[in-house]
Amino acid sequence: MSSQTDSPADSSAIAREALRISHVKFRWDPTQPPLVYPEITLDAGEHLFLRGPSGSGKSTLLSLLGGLILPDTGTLSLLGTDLAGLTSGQRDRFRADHVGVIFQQFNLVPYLTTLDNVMLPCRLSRKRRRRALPTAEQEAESLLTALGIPQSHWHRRVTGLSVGQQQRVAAARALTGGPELILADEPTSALDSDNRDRFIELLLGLAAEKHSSVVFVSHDQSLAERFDRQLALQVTP
Ligand SMILES: Nc1ncnc2c1ncn2[C@@H]1O[C@H](COP(=O)(O)OP(=O)(O)OP(=O)(O)O)[C@@H](O)[C@H]1O
Repeated sequence: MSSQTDSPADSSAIAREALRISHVKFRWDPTQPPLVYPEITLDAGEHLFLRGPSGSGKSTLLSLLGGLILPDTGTLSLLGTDLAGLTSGQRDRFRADHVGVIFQQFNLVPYLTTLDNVMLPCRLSRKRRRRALPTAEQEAESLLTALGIPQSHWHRRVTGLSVGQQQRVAAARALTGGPELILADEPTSALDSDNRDRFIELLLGLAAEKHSSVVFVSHDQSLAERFDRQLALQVTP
């Protein structure tokens, strides 16, 4: 992360459209056919369930939406900002300011405490720090409480937590500072059905409180009805 200057989307803080994808194609390997994506739009605060067979490009789409990679053709805008128009440093800043991520492996920082992991986005982004209420630390504590992480774990290294607890810490980290968009890639794959249902309910409830849009990738079709919309990707022939 480079500087603490505000990202180019500041003027669109009241953007009603969370994301728009149009004619996007992306190729990891020039000898293979490209992944071809349908037109996708998501309104601010909408929750989208994304499914599709293995290899249909779901994780790649989340990398595109996070600005980690750029489309070969087509346009992809978040909060009204075309990511291809930003430098790589600006894209990093944009992601830190506006996007929360929950991955299958959680990507928590192993040598930090639970609380420090949750506060990390607010340390990296002034914008998210400002939106964390009343303070970054107090918001992190309320999120951990809401997600059922016992206070006795807050000041211990996050690696001492169970898999289900680490997953909820990753969700708290994604939600802190109210990012406009939350990207979740198969975050429930390690959970039994009771914990999975509880986790989804908490995640979507807290995202709704913060008016965050959600793109949630899962193979588990039974979860789809909890979302405003669902979209199935196809494997490119
Ligand atoms: N980092 C990468 N380098 C090269 N090819 C990749 C990379 N990531 C994905 N691919 C290829 O892109 C295609 C789409 O992969 P992707 O992981 O996006 O699909 P997916 O729908 O998320 O699959 P799954 O459900 O199995 O996780 C696959 O053919 C995959 O091999």
